[in-house]
Amino acid sequence: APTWPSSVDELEDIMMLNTGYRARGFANAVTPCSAGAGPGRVTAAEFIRTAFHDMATANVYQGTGGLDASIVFELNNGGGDNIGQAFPTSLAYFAPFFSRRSSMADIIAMSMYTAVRACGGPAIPVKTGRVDATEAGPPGVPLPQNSLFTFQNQFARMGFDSTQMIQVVACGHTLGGVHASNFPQIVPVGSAPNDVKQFDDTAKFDSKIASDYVSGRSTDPLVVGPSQAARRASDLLVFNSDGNATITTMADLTYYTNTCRTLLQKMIDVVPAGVSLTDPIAPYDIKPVALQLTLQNGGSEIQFAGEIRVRTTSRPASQISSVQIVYKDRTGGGSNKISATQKGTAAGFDDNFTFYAFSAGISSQSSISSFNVLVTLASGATESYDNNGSGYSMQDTVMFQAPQSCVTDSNGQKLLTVTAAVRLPATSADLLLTLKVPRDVITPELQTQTVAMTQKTIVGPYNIVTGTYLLEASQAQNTEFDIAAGQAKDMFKSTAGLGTTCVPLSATGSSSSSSSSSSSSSSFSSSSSSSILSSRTLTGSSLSTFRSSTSSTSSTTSQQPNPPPSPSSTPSQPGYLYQGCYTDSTSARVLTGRSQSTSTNTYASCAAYCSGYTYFGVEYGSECYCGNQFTNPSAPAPKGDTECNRPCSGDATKVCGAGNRLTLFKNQASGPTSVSNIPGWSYTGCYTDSTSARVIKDKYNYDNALSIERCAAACKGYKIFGTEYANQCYCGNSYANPTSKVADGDCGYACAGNGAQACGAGNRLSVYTAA
Ligand code: HEM
Repeated sequence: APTWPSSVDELEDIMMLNTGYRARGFANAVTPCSAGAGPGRVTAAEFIRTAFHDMATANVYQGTGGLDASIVFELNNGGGDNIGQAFPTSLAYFAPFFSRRSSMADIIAMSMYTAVRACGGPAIPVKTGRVDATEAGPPGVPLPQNSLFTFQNQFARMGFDSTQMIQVVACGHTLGGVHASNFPQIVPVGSAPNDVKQFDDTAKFDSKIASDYVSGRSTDPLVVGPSQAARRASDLLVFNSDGNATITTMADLTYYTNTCRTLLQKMIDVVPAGVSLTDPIAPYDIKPVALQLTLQNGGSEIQFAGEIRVRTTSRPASQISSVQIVYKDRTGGGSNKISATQKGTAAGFDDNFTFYAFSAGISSQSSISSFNVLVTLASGATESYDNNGSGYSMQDTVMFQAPQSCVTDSNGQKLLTVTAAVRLPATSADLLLTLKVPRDVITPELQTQTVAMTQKTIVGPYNIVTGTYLLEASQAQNTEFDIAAGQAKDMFKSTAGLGTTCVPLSATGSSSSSSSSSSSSSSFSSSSSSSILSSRTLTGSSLSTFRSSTSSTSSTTSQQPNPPPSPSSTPSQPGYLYQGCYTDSTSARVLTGRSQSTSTNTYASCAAYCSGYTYFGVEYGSECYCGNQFTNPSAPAPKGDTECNRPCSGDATKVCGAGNRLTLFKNQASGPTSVSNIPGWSYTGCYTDSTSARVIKDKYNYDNALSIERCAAACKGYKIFGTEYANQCYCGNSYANPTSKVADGDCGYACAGNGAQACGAGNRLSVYTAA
């Protein structure tokens, strides 16, 4: 079993946890194997074809291309290589699983395992480590009208010899079929049910495609039918290329299954030179899940909580009588025990798992450095798991404080506040954000931002530090972050579970202790820690005094001659949406419509001066800029609102940017309108959605020219439709999952094909109902 933690941890979960507790549900779309996104469609086939097309432009001589997710950039190349709904549908399904620990290319590779396995085929080993391309690759997918010579050259370029070419085509064409809408010369419109001709008559990963061919009973539209006269009978050309020798051997199910396991793995392992792949993912026998240390009870105690996932494939949970954590203190001594209780079970294609949860208070002085897991069986036998000898290591140098962290509304955006405890003598930490930034292809771009976390107070043996960052609404639920203090890191936190209020860290030891199982009372003086704490609690107003102070003791703060305006009140101006604190540059101004500098600068005076413009921004106290768009690049300031800290020259209680920092506003009237009047439909509102539980899901379209009209047309005959994330169109007859109505302003994305209309946002649907 692998040693924890490892780079494959996220992908291992996606691969292993199909159903049950903590299920990731990646296999849902291909369960059962015949499941499809519409009549005649087979999602498992679409996954496999997507993986093939992504790989098919590889050039192994030059070490370029391969499975690298370049296909996300190749969907609109004018009907060349990637014709059909299979590609955008599959990629949109994969996109929510994409993260910094799970590249889109690795997800596409994994989809091969998932699709084949869901259809009863072999378990294809999945290596990881693929790197996503940042642009389109060259064309070069085999097209049915190509000559045999071209096919052989194309497959040689991908690293497959002529025999392997025959085999891998037979492996691919066991599922799905040819769609009249994509290839009318092969399947004439109206000639097959749902306008799709299946390759064979079994919706299974089996050798029927080969055995039918060998016995002369093939119904494969790339072998028989109109494709022959249209010179597009490519399977015939390929299968017959060695006098049917290879395809004959493929008719045997066992041989077929083994050959396809090898060749489909070979296919997903074609990667550009320089990319090195890991060993295939193997399930952990014991995997720690969602471990968290949290300082509590006035600093005397650390809550240690999490779960242990036990593989129960060959040894069922019914045979396990207890699961215990045996941990060492921070000096490496001791063997304290914490009992875990069964929380839930999950299953994948090949393995079963049972989760055991625990939570205990431990002394913050003696703390923890590592643990082992002790499994006691009903028979009385015990199994000790020590993570291949190294123990499951824990660091208490920097700890994310979830209760003291939150996401709050900030005029259409979301203010993220992250609090951490750093063990003395450390006084600072960095908040390392991984932001999903939407772009005009299906997957967002991952961008990193570092925010310095400033010291606020001392609690027990820890300094409490806080950092803030202004997120786009679409990022409020899907932003990952780490907290780093020197070498120590508390990693892979997410904004997903954060509350909307930051709960102050309790000053005394009396509050909500969960289950304090151990911990003799700490020798640390609780009176001194609570007196420091009481003078600087985690409230918004005291937060502000730390925002711009370079040194962080309270005396330094109070000595500042001009306390900066309190950012606890977010800048606001009637009729405008506050955008945030944005970068500017004296050599390349962002807003170039008109500008002035006055000693009476306020939000109101600048708004009036910029009347008629989309944006106004105040900078350096006295400056006012107007513009209809960003003339030069600008982005939210790396450290968020804290960087805009100069008092306005006309109102010292408000902030007006800083040097090269704009306090930026957008005219509310200039955004996309929430309501579009479409004949036959009425606007119902802005509704929440979730990538893991889609609210409207009978039909889905990815449309880079989406407008409300286009989605209405695509959803003709359905009762409701919703647009999301600028370019997604969902049709349905009812809500498939729970949803709630939210403010129209939440659906603030302009439609990809009509900037004046609103098309949802991240996890937000602009919903219309048939009149
Ligand atoms: C000579 C090489 C190949 C040619 C010319 C070819 C051509 C085609 C064509 C024309 C279709 C119909 C697509 C549609 O109507 O949507 C198709 C479907 C498909 N191909 Fe291939 N293909 C080749 C090799 C492969 C390989 C190597 C694989 C995977 C290992 C593969 C997997 C699939 C799958 C799964 C489908 C069904 C898709 C669906 O039902 O939506 N193909 N292929």
